[in-house]
Amino acid sequence: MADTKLRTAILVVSDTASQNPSSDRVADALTSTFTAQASGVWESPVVKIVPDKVLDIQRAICDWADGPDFINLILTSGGTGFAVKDNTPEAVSPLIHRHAPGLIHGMLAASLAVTPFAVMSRPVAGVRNKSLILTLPGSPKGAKENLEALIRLLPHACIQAQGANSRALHAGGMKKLEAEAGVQSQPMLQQQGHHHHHHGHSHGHGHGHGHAASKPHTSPADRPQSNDPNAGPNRRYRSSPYPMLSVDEALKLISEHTPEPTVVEAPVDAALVGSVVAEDVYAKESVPAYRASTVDGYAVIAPESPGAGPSTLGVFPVASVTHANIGGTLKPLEPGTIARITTGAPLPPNANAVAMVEDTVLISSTPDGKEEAAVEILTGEIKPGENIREPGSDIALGSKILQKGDLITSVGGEIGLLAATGTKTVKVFKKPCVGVLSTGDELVQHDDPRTIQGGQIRDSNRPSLISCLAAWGFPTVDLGIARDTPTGELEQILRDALRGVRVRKSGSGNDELASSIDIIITTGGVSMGELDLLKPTIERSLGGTIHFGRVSMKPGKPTTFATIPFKDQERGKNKLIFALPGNPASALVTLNLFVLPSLHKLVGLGQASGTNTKNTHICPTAPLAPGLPRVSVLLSHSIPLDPVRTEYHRAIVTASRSDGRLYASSTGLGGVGQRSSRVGSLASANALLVLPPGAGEVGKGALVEALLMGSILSGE
Ligand SMILES: Nc1nc2c(c(=O)[nH]1)N[C@H]1C(S)=C(S)[C@@H](COP(=O)(O)OP(=O)(O)OC[C@H]3O[C@@H](n4cnc5c(N)ncnc54)[C@H](O)[C@@H]3O)O[C@H]1N2
Ligand code: MOO
Ligand SMILES: [Mg+2]
Repeated sequence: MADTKLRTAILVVSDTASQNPSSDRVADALTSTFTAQASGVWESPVVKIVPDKVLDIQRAICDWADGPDFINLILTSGGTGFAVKDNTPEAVSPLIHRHAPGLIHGMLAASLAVTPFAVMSRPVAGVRNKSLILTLPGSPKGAKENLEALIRLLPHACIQAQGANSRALHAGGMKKLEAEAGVQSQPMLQQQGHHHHHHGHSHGHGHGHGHAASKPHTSPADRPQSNDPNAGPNRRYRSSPYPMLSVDEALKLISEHTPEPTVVEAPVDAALVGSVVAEDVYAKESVPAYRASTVDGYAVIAPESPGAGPSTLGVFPVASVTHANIGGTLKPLEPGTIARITTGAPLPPNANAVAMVEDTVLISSTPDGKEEAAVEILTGEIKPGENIREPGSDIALGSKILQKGDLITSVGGEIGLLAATGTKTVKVFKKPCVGVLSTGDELVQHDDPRTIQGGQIRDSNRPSLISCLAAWGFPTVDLGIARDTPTGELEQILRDALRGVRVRKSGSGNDELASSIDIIITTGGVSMGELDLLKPTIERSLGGTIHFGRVSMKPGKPTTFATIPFKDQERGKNKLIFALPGNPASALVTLNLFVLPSLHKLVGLGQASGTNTKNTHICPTAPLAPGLPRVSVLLSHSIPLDPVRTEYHRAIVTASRSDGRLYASSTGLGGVGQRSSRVGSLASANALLVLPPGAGEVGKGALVEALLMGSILSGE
């Protein structure tokens, strides 16, 4: 170890100091305690100030304990009392992998010697990964006293916690460090009855490493032992080690880790719907390609201005007939004659306008009675250009018909433009291919003819998710059901899917080629049960990185997002795994909320240049935003709020025919209506109402934000 100094960080938790950093005095008080120690032991502390907010506290600690800038000792100050806003222990406790009650005892004993009010402090102490974390009181005096009570032991504790380098430290700097800190160097691992041989990381040790970590910035080798279903109860999580993120934080991470889209050349057909155009497209042909009539009637030669030539009023011989599909060359129209013409047909040379058949009367027919010989035109007002479309007036040759970032919709306009101009192929962003896997021993193929028994459940997630993805226009691969017996089946299926080998679908007996899966969606197995294998499999077996494992939302709390460093031969891109909760409503809600924005980014939505130049009638447009569209809706009735999590309440939004406004009604209230197991809460739903946490309810008539999942129909 080149540098034997221990790295420290101070997290000041205070609403006041976060607004006015100069008001903080704790950082200086604690820093002076470190500098008063023997030189060479501690690096000068890094200081950060955050408000009394759980997520802010957790984020700062995870950055230090999990990040590349590893910190040996993390001290927090403040938020450990009984006041409502004191929630530092609640923020820190779930992050601790190994608790250290002895340190708490030491701090409290020292404080109690000074003031009986020390019993009102709720400190937390322990190790996350290799960092030691202590929560100190908020007062500079109290914080300093607590730190001083432990400081002589802390180098020793930090070195033990760091584990990885303890042998190097023993050989080199540790004795010096400990001597300087006033601690007798002890072979501490033996002393505690642990292995003396201490590995570079905590893999493979069964001693109290009961917690896995969300380790956004560390390599798999650094990761501590995860939840291990094969091990006994003391190796299972009792509190989730994954920090609870807000939905916005989760979406930001998804966006950051979703690769940029790739470009492919695709034929112009129905499969193009849902693709985003990757380059500006120019018309190779003009529409119409000739001067065409827009009505059924008679091609005429109209005077440039009244009196500048013979009027169109009067009786004219009918020289010829032109139909829309005429081939060959047309005979020029002789002055003083007219030609019968149908809508869309080319005008004969010389003709410059068309008289509508309604403005004419038949005067005479040919002797055989089959054709018109003479027709009287009843209007003299026909002007040149009337009832005709000039060549290229719909689509000019060489004009821009679509531009990079345009979505090819099911409305048909974009496909229409491409088809009309004879465009055979178009460059679009490749649609990501999505593999969908259900997990769970209890699951039975949905159409299995046998009667279900015991704890069996029909797999509804795979059919519902695959249908939803298909309706969005994304190709899917059915990955079947992975049993969650810890035999490696889940790992094998995921590996095969990532590698692109043939995938066995359990239940159906069919094999399917998963050659190009970009995203894997799994459902189930992400919460706290001992058979919830997704997170440990992703982290330990597949070497993936879990970017988040819990989100403060209802339903969908255990939603997990990870990347796997599998290099696609062609593209060298990471694969994404969305491990969604097993509850059927949770799975569909999180598919809409988290997977869709990622698919949208992969398919190129949001790539627009910003100005729509292809059509002069259209104003500048903003790039299309990924994810569900947001609108404001009025509640048709009150809805109770969740006190803690933002609820994504399933609702039916209709457009009122009487006032034109959007109204929302719940798909189910009461204890059961929105339960995450109740997939029926999504039946007929076209929106998710975003209801922030709060006390009581949001009342009838309130305006709330809605995320639209389906189209809006008219109501009363
Ligand atoms: N101690 C705790 N328990 C639970 C917590 C928690 O925080 N602490 N979170 C709860 C929440 S919230 C959810 S959501 C669920 C998530 O569960 P998992 O993702 O682990 O899913 P499973 O345990 O495998 O299954 C849950 C439930 O869903 C049914 N399921 C699973 N897959 C399907 C499918 N393909 N089709 C139909 N139904 C399915 C499964 O049978 C279970 O009933 O965890 C809570 N627990
Ligand atoms: O978050 Mo879970 O999805 O409530 O049931
Ligand atoms: Mg579970």
